[in-house]
Order: sequence, then structure tokens, then C-alpha cells
Amino acid sequence: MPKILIIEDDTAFCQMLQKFLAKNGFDVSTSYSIKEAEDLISSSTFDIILSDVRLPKGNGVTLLPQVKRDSPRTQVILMTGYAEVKTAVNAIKKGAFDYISKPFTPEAILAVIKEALNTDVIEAKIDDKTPKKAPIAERKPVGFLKGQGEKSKKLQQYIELVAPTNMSVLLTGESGTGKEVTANSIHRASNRSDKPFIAVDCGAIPKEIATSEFFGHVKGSFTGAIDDKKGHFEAANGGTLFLDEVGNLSYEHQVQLLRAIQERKIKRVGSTQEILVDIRIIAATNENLLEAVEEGDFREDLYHRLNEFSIEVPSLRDRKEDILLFADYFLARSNSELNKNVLYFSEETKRILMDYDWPGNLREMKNVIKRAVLFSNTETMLPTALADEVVDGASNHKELVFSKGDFEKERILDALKQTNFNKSKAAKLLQITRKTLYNKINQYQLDV
Ligand SMILES: Nc1ncnc2c1ncn2[C@@H]1O[C@H](COP(=O)(O)OP(=O)(O)OP(=O)(O)O)[C@@H](O)[C@H]1O
Repeated sequence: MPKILIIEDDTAFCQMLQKFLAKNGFDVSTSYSIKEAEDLISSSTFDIILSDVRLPKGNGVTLLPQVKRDSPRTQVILMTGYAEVKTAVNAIKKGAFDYISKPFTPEAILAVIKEALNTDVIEAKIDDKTPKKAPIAERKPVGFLKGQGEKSKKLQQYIELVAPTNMSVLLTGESGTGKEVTANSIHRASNRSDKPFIAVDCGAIPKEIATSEFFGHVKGSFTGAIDDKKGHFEAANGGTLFLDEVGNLSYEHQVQLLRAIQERKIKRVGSTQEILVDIRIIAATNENLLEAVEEGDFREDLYHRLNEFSIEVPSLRDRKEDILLFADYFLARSNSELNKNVLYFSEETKRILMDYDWPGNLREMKNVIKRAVLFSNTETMLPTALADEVVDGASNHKELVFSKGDFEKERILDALKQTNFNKSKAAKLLQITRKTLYNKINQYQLDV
């Protein structure tokens, strides 16, 4: 039975959580203060520590070094208020597994705990050198940062609203915005969270084998069917089937899919036996599906069946307030994946991250930051570590917005500091003339 320690000074909430987790099969200890927790941690080993961030005499994050030193396999999950997300992201840098924002649903906390326990199992399997082949479509749950800006809050509200229902959800949004992780987040917050989440990229399945991929086949039903095989519908039974790039399905497969969803039963290729399936469908597209319907490329009845509730996942440039929060998050993840210790972004780097347009959205940011972490040899990430297209893209954008006065004063000071107060070099860096720089220095009465 996995052991959990809850550290929470709100006694009523702590006891409620204890009862709930005990009911769900965990061996739960509680402590109401850091001191009490330290004693428990030194005398016992826990699989999970679930700690409030703000505690009477300190902060849940201060426990991390002790836990990581004495019991490296223990996973720490922090419970935060909205305002403490930044602290929690910093805690991930120091080795915390994840954080969960209060208030949270029972399903949500169970999902994070399970994910933390799974990580351990995966590591153990690697240690064993007996990796099991996972079904192609079964993907490990991914980290999900909620964000704090208006668009992010709205996205989160929609996720929480629709998650407990059985409604089909259609996720729209540009490539890389996080549609798959949003789908996963809906699944984790639903009452199907202990059942599979199967993600299928409809654009990547060859047309000839799509039926068998979705519904399975029996041995000998076609050349190459050397064994009985379960399809994605059966694999997702009881859980959620995520259909990515659903607009890429052929007409024939749209018909098959609609029938299976409506009738809630399928037949494996080559079999006459009907199999009942209970699945929730979440579909995603980055094209305009309604246009595809109008042009006759996508069946209207299937469109309405998938679109019982639609959520638009915003682009990263529409989540400006969250850009640095996401950047911090990817910095922490990259450090732990690459075993590096890049802790900060320089002011200029932050500005570039803010100014850049991020056409590839969060996927692009994740890759850009990982690469930059690899290239950084200091605790502070400098712009030189960023890919050229990001720096160039941001400076084109910066030229456009420079005159608006946004952060102008700060930018000028930063450029001056970076160039050791050499005004010609600073002007060059800012991509303005020396004369403009002098005018700005006067305008802002900078003492340089
Ligand atoms: N809210 C988030 N928190 C943390 N990471 C995120 C978040 N959203 C997206 N990501 C990361 O960004 C990357 C892209 O996300 P995802 O694959 O879900 O995007 P997508 O919209 O489904 O992309 P595509 O349209 O190309 O299928 C992933 O690596 C994912 O982990």
C-alpha cells in the first residue's frame, strides 16, 4: 500500500483529504507543521509527500532538499493557492514532482498521485532492464501547467466544467497549443481517470489499416493479421479515446467511426461478434472543420456528434501574461531532463521570449528552451543560447513595438548595461540610431 504524508495546517481540510485517500487505498499520515513533518520524514519513508506551500512557520518548498537527500524516490506534490504558482514552479526546479492548485477535485488529486507513483514504476522497470512494449497509442500522461492569464483561466474553467460529464469534446486550436494535453487533463479530471486514455493520431494511420487500428482484427482476417489484435476502441474501453487531427479521416472511416460511437459496439475485422464499448470521445483539429463540412469533406452528422462541447485552446501569443510562467516551467523540465542547472533568464532573454510570436506555440517554446538549456553554461540563460530565428523574430517584432513605449526604459537600461554603457553598441543592440538613443535617454532622464 503506497504511503502518503500530508502536510497541511488547515486541520479540517487535512483530515478530509486523509479520509479520502485512505478510502482510495493509501496508507496516510498527516502533520500540521514543518517541524512535525521533518520528524516523520526522518523516521519513515513515504512514496508521496503532499504538502501545502504556505505553512505556519515556513514553506513546503523548504522540505525539498531534505527529502531529495534522505529519500530520493519520494515524490513531492505541492498544493498551492493561485498566487503561489510561481513558487510551485520554482519548487519543480528543485525536484518537486508537480503542483496542484487549490481548490481541486478529488479526481484531480488522485490523478496527480497516480502519475507520481507511475513515474516510480517506470523508473523501476528501466532499472529491471525488462521494459514492456506499450501499445503504440498509449502515451504517458504529460505535465500540464494551467497558467494564470484570462485565456488560461477560461480554458481551465471549461476543462473543469466539461470533465465530469460524458459529453464529446471538440478541441480546436493551432498546432502545438496543447490540445492533446488538454484532452488528457479532461480525462484526468473525469470519473474515467482510472481507465485508459488512448491517443490516436488520425493523420498518421495509413488508410488501408485504419479499420483494423480502430476496431481490431482476428487472426487470418487479412494478410499480415498473424494474431488477434485489439483496436483502439477496445483498448480505451471505460476510458477516453482522443482522436487527434480528426479532419484527416477518410470518408469511409468517418462513417465507421460515427456508427461505432452511436451504437456503442464494434466488431473486429474478420469477426461477427459484437463487442460493447463504453468510451468518451475527445477530438482535436487544427483546421476549420466546419469549412470541411461545408465543402463536403467531413460528415456533418459526425461533426455534430463530436462537437457536443467545443473548446478553443488559445495560441501562445494570446496567452502573453503566461509566457514567462511557461518558460519557467519548461526551464525546470529541461534542467531535470538534461541534468543541467540553468536557473534564470536574463532580462534580455525574457524580453525576446515575450516579443517573439511563437508560431509553433507551446511545442516550439518547449523545444527552444530545451535547446537553449543545453547551450547554456551559466546559471542565467543569455540570448546567445536562443535559436537565431527566435532572436531575429523577436527583434523584428520589437522594432515594430519599440515606439509604443512598452518596457522601453527598461530595454534601454538593459542594453546599456550589456554593452558596458557604450552608446553606439547599445543603439545597435536596440536597432535604433544613436540619435534616437540619446533622445530616449533624455526623455527618460536616465543618468548614464
Ligand atoms: N498547459 C501545458 N502545460 C505544459 N506543457 C504543455 C501545455 N500545453 C502544451 N504543452 C506541451 O506542448 C507540447 C505540445 O502540446 P500538444 O501535443 O498537446 O499540442 P497539440 O495542440 O495537440 O499539437 P498538434 O496540433 O500538433 O497535435 C507538448 O510537448 C506538451 O507537453
